[in-house]
Amino acid sequence: MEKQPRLLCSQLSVGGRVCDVTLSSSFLSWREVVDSSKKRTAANVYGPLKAAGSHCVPVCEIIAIQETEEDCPSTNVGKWQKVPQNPAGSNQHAFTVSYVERTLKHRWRCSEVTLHCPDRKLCLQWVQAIREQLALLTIRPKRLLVYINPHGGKQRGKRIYEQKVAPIFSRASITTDVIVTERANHARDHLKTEADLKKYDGVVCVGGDGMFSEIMHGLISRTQCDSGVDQSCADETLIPCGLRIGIIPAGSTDCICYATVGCNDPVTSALHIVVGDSQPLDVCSVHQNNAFLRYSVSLLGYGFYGDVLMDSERKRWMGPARYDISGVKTFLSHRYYEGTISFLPADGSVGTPRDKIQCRSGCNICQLPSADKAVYKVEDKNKDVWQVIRGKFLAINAACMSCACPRSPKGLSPSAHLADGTADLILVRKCSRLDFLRHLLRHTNKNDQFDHPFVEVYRVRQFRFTPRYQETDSELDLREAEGSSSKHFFTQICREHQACSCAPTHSSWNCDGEILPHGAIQVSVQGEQKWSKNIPMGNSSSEVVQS
Ligand SMILES: CCCCCCCCCCCCC/C=C/[C@@H](O)[C@H](COP(=O)(O)O)NC(C)=O
Ligand SMILES: Nc1ncnc2c1ncn2[C@@H]1O[C@H](COP(=O)(O)OP(=O)(O)O)[C@@H](O)[C@H]1O
Ligand SMILES: [Ca+2]
Repeated sequence: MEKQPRLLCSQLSVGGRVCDVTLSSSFLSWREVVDSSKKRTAANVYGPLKAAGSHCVPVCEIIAIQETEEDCPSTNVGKWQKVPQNPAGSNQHAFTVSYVERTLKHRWRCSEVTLHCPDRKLCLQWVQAIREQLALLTIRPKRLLVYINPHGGKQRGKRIYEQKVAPIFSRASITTDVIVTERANHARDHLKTEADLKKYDGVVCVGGDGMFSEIMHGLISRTQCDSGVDQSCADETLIPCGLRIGIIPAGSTDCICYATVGCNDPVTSALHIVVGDSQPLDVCSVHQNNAFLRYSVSLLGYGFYGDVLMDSERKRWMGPARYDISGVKTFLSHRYYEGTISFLPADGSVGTPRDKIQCRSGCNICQLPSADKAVYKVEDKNKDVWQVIRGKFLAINAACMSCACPRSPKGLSPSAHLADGTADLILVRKCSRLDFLRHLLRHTNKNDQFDHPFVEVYRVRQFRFTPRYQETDSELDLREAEGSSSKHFFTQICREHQACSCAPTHSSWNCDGEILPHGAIQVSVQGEQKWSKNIPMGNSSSEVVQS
């Protein structure tokens, strides 16, 4: 900070106290002028950024600056503002700076400071100097297209946007076009075919994971369509999307927001959007026999999470509590599913799901250049060897990111990375209800949920799943050749599964909170050379860097 050349330096009055105020290209700081007759404490001389009497705000976290009208009602609070006396006896000219204040648990708030100047000329000079610095921050969005799902979560999307987010956007001089959706897939279809995307710097999603998924699908389809790329072809390289997506959490789980920002707070997300933060994300493409099905950025879950979602959709009217009711019901039903999973392991350079390294914005592994990753890949002898696992599973989960959410603050896979080109594949084999409960409860405390003999976790680049009932004759022959006759096999299921009426049990996939009824799927994490680097989220955080 000391090394930054000073752009402006004056003695101004803040809250009735005279301060040395300094603007550099990186910081705005103010420090109370200490009377030399008073004893100097270590705190006010060498203190941290916000020692008593000393404040420092990074320019990139200034939301707005405006000249303050003195002796007239404040535009923000609608009350008459008290003008503090400054020693020069002149208190007519002031400006107010709104800036990000970091509070507990990754939350951000918008704070304000009013600085009083001895004359109007100096006041205008300060306003202009700060505005010039803000104008250099070209990553900040100026025009946003906002989609609100009025029925997400507790149905508060519209209110959350109007009361908490719109005032922040307006203070930051961001213009918006707002669309309140009228039906499912309204936002997706609008983005796909109608929206004039050239007009915007980003898209904002007010809703949950399902709504985010809708918007992401709309943007990707539109970009591929405009570029003549066939999305249905599994080997086709996708064209990067030029627009960022910001998320204002107003859904039931809000895992994509929570895992990228560290909390599900609309004001925090709005402020991240304003300052232009972005976070690249891995995106999985899901196909069935070369036909494109969907993309996923958070959870792909078959068995337990697929069944919870399927059951909860019928209870939408309950709001977020539907997941608790369906969770208990699904847990008690204790269904297991038989099938084959094959996967292509990721190379070791991207860590392991149990290495306890938490991915944060600016994470080293996610920033590894693709060229370096390639070197590791060449050295890794197992890189193209598919591994095959057959068995009976209560849950098969693939997490492209941690999937942290208020219900599970560390997430389904606490060490999964946001943008490393891999997903963590978690296999929970058939076990007793008590064991499964122990495993589930570990998602809510500090214990390792993978430290069970019936749980396996792999970091993968691709995987395939085929439920037992969809396996081809040749796959079944292979199974028989391995020693289990199919007759014996079915007898075994009947013995082990009390509710069984000999009909094979089917689940569906939970794909970022949307039901995917297909059982057999092929999944590939799109490498950053494709487009994960280019769908930044407007609300990820630099704060997340601090682990
Ligand atoms: C008996 C004790 C059980 C405690 C279990 C805690 C585990 C919680 C782990 C939750 C991981 C959720 C991953 C996120 C999924 C979202 O995409 C999806 C959809 O979210 P949305 O409703 O659109 O915000 N939500 C669910 C529950 O499937
Ligand atoms: N106006 C609307 N009416 C009904 N459904 C909608 C509307 N807008 C979006 N949806 C759909 O609602 C579903 C859930 O949305 P989401 O915002 O994720 O809420 P939640 O987190 O409660 O599931 C998504 O599948 C989305 O496509
Ligand atoms: Ca990942």
